[in-house]
Amino acid sequence: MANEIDIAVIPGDGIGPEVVTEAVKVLKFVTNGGKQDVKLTYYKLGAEHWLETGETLPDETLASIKQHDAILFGAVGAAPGDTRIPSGIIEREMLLKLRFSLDHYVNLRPSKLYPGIESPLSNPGAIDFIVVREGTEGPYVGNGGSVRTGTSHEIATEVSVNTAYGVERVVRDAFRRASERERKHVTLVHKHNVLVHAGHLWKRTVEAVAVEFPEVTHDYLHVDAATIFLTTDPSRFDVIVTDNLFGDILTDQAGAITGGIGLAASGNINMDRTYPSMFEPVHGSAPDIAGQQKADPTAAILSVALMLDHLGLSEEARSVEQAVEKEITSRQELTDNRTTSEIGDAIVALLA
Ligand SMILES: NC(=O)c1ccc[n+]([C@@H]2O[C@H](COP(=O)([O-])OP(=O)(O)OC[C@H]3O[C@@H](n4cnc5c(N)ncnc54)[C@H](O)[C@@H]3O)[C@@H](O)[C@H]2O)c1
Ligand SMILES: CC(C)[C@H](C(=O)O)[C@@H](O)C(=O)O
Ligand SMILES: [Mg+2]
Repeated sequence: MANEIDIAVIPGDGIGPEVVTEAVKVLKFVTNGGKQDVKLTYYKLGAEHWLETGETLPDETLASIKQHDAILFGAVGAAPGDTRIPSGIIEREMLLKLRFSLDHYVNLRPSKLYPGIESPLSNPGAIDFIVVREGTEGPYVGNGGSVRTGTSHEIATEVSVNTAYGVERVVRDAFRRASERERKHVTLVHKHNVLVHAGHLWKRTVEAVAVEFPEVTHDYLHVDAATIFLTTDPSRFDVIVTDNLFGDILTDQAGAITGGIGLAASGNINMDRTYPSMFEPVHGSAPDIAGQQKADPTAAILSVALMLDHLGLSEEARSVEQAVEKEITSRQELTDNRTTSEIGDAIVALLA
């Protein structure tokens, strides 16, 4: 690793810029005075940028983003009711274009209930699992359309694409991560009782890859039952591997049971390192609280820890995690009245 880390920063829309400001504060603090210098290059992208310029993600911008070591991303997207912006244009043509073009096939979403954080569950137990969500396939690929039959009935399709190559690489990643964890257990979540084609491919792949990891146990849950157990018995989970859409839904639920979406971090990871990986909170642009300094920046700050780990700066990553853990352990209640920047400052103070 060179002495300088070169980061592309995409703050985005709504609370994105607010939480990214705090994440950058932490990133600068934890690396400053240490071995690393940090170079930050900001890219203005997202719904507001589209309204100003009509641009989603031009190819030259994508080419430029590819040159960095990693990407720190806030959130993009408009309020669901905002009619000025066609629904999905920013999500598909900007965010998913980035994830797909940079081959972010491992969407890593850790979920942990920190001491002192109140879960909405009455008996949450010890929650500490990771979701390894497939990031480049499934119903997200845009394979679909809308046509009308001769009698004018509209037909809309959204085909889920699952390649043996794509499923195998993410399943192997989940097993490798499980083999490095204490409980060494993988749960495949799918719906193979109905989605028999994709579901059986996922199930067969898990059986095949499991042979390479005899120390890792595994089981299976249909996604509907998985939502039950995430509510009634979340401590049973260690590593969940699942497809792109199920992973999206389960990780918002995972955020909610561990104290709120404002704490949930993620990494869109290209494990082959052919392109930069991207680190972002699980949450969106939260138009309902944007511009009010009400957003919790913790998810963005924990995403910095995932980024530092990916860049080989594990000591710095642990420092950020420990500071966050200390800070959130001391919270009296999650909905405290501190501003976004006060929470960022409190975490920085614990790094000092
Ligand atoms: N990765 C991304 O950029 C991303 C992710 C999810 C949604 N989106 C987009 O964001 C927009 C809004 O989506 P949504 O409302 O469905 O989901 P959202 O995650 O933005 O908000 C859901 C709820 O969680 C709250 N919330 C989110 N982040 C928070 C934080 N850090 N602190 C405190 N509360 C927080 C919001 O106030 C809201 O009540 C949409 O345009 C959507 O497409 C983008
Ligand atoms: C905005 C959307 C494309 C995105 C997803 O579905 O992956 C978001 O919900 C997320 O969880 O990062
Ligand atoms: Mg989501």
